[in-house]
Amino acid sequence: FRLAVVQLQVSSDKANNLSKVRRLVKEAAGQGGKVVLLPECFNSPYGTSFFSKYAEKIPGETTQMLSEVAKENKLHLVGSIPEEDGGKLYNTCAVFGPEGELILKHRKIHLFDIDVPGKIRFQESETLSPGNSLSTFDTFCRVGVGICYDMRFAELAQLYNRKCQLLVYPGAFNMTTGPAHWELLQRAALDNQTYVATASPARDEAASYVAWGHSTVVNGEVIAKAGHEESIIYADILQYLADVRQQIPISSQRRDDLYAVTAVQQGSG
Ligand SMILES: O=C(O)CCC(=O)C(=O)O
Repeated sequence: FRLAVVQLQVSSDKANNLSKVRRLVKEAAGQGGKVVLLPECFNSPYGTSFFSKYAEKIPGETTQMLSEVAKENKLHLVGSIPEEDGGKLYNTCAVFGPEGELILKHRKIHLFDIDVPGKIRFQESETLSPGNSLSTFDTFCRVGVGICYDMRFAELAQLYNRKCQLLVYPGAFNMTTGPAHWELLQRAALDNQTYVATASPARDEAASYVAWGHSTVVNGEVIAKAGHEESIIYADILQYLADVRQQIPISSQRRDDLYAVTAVQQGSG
């Protein structure tokens, strides 16, 4: 099946963000996209000062639009928004199916709290609460869902890998950690013999948080990669994994007697 990744130029104008999503998802569907990935916080500028203003209930305005667009174009649609629920805010990735149905919500498990002196300090936990479950869904293959910083936690990818062929991470790395780690972390999934797709917002040099861009799809090799401007990239998800997993059978060669990565709770999916 064809995966499309929309690297949206996100602005502070929510209505404009949503109407662009409608247009670009339609374009992706016209190119054969069956699963379409949108960036992290695609309806809002990325930053702790914006989350409460742009946050919505699910269902709400943005997810209603996602549901309609998934149904109109008969595809799976994945992307994160700031969510408000019970007085708390979450960074939540909603997944809609081709009938417009909400398949799952993944709330970012690992909040992005870092402090690199002189470069970047960011504390998502000042405003957001973390999710507490792992999330997978079934389409043409089984898909594991994480959001941005979740990608740094290899244990999550390893757990997903046992049952998934594709991992998706809406993300927004920055001008410090983007060049250092964005592609490397995705390619590290080579260890897991899994496709990995990331969707970033396009770069906006005037934004308070400047996204790195470079949405990417890898299967160990980079098979599709955007620049930093608004664009859609496509990747055909093929038989490759079954072949590689048979040729280099690391999943059956693990030394379970020596080490283990275990989920404490399975969560959804
Ligand atoms: O891990 C990083 O370097 C960036 C993470 C990030 O931007 C996020 O989690 O939103």
